[in-house]
Amino acid sequence: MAFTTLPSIRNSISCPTMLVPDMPHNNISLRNKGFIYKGQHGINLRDFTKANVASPSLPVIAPPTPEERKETTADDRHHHHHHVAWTSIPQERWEGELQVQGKIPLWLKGTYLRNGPGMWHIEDYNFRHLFDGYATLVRLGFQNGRLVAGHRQIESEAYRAAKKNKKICYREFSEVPKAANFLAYVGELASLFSGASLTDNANTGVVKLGDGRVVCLTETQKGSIVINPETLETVGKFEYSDSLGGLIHSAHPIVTDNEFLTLLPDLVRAGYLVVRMEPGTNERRVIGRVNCRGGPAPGWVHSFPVTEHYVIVPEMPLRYCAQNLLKAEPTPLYKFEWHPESKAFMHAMCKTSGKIVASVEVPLFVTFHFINAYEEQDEDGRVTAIIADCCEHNSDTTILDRLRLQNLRSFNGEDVLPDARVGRFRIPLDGSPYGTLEAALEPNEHGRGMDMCSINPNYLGKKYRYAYACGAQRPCNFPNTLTKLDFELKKAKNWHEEGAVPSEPFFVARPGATEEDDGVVISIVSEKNGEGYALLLDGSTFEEIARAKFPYGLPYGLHGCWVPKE
Ligand SMILES: CC(=O)/C=C/C=C(C)/C=C/C1=C(C)CCCC1(C)C
Ligand SMILES: CC(/C=C/C=O)=C\C=C\C=O
Ligand SMILES: [Fe+2]
Repeated sequence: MAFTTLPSIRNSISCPTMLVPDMPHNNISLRNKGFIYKGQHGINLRDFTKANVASPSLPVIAPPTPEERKETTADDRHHHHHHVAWTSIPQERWEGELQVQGKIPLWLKGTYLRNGPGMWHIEDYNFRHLFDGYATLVRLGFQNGRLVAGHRQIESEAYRAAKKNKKICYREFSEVPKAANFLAYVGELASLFSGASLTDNANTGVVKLGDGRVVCLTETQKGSIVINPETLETVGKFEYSDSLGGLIHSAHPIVTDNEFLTLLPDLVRAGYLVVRMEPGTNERRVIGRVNCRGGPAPGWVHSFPVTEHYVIVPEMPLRYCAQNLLKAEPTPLYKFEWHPESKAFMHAMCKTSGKIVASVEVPLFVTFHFINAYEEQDEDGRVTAIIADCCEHNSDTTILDRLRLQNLRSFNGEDVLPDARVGRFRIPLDGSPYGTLEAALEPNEHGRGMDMCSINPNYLGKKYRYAYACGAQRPCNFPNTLTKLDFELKKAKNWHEEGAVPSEPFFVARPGATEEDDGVVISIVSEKNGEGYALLLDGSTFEEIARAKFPYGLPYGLHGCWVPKE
């Protein structure tokens, strides 16, 4: 075994309330070097960037016992057959060294972090939807060809309140606290409108800001939480110091060493604010505003793309719905509504002036994730159009319902994953009113499944050739392959293991590389037999170069980031 256990810590783990004491409610806002976050830990940026890296040979937390693994949820006690990908994490945290099969490149030095909803129950109550789960962070620390791994729950207010009260206390993606719980907890009805009832469960992504802070995110602005990438400890809330207001934002900001760009949907006057935050600050400044051209509310902007000079604002006919937000029971499309009559649009805004340079009607579309975008040039170097690629669900909203846990957990061999493709928009910049949307490659290349994408970050906003994503080996009910997309050859190369559910393939470029695909692809695989492993593929050949088994199977996770070791 590559890991051992420390019995004293193992004992405290079986009682999560002992491991994680309740935070006081009157958190003090800390201001350090212009950074603002709340928390009782008192860790400042300087402390946590210097935090000790766990010794590669010293695991600190024991893996779950077979009993804990079995008794994860109330539902598990009745059916023991859930795929581990859709089974709650059995304990609050773990850390240890993994034994590596194959060879981890010596240049790979740093930490891969993956966030996702890993706990889908409170006491005997099981959540409804994949996106409802409380956030679980996973860490893979690479150094000298060795791998120290771990996971830890994010200590959001929503998670702590649920544990303390043994009930859901905030509004999650599809779960709503029972009125009595909620009113007892938050106190007043007005909180429904002020956003106080919304979750801060930061379960979607994790980003490293240009100043080194690592922030976990979800769709609610209050669900922006600073964590320590070494210990996975929750440092505190990331407080936006501006007065832009609003309750929600894109779950996928564009983050580089120089900036943080995001979209703030305006549900009152249907539109979006395009905002920018400088590293070292907590203040977002408005670049410009896009008014919606269709529909009663802005389209859902889970993500959006940028080119070198433009921010692209998608206006999808799957729109937020304020009434659904307040409903106690989930509607077929949760907090959204499908408005085909409202049409679909793509807007392009100049990053520096905030001017809208194109606003075109496009075919109807459904997407969670944009892959990348770039400016198309003619022979004279003039920019003629913007190309924007996304994982497009054939304009069909069924995928949202397919991600209900009951559907994910009840795979019976039937091929029920709706078709998806790489949707490529062309947004002309010559003033013409229409843009186009077509498949960038034949969808059968990747089994007509397509989501959870990444690119070489050095190609962000630039003409690019490769993307990595999850495709499908059918029959399946969820994307189950890792696929390398080559947009030049219009080919895909697929990795698949029977019954395995791999998470988003995340590309890390080799320092000094000159080829776009020179690097590794990291994924974490949940296996059919309840086990799981970290997987490394070569970014160029897409062949396996290393894998390392976890002492327990991990639940599925969503998005990751890379924190290089200087
Ligand atoms: C995990 C993922 O991809 C998406 C998660 C989406 C969430 C958590 C959405 C949450 C929302 C609320 C809690 C209330 C406001 C509406 C909405 C943004 C859908
Ligand atoms: C898991 C997922 C979206 C996650 C959002 O962050 C989409 C899966 C789509 C399947 O095809
Ligand atoms: Fe996402």
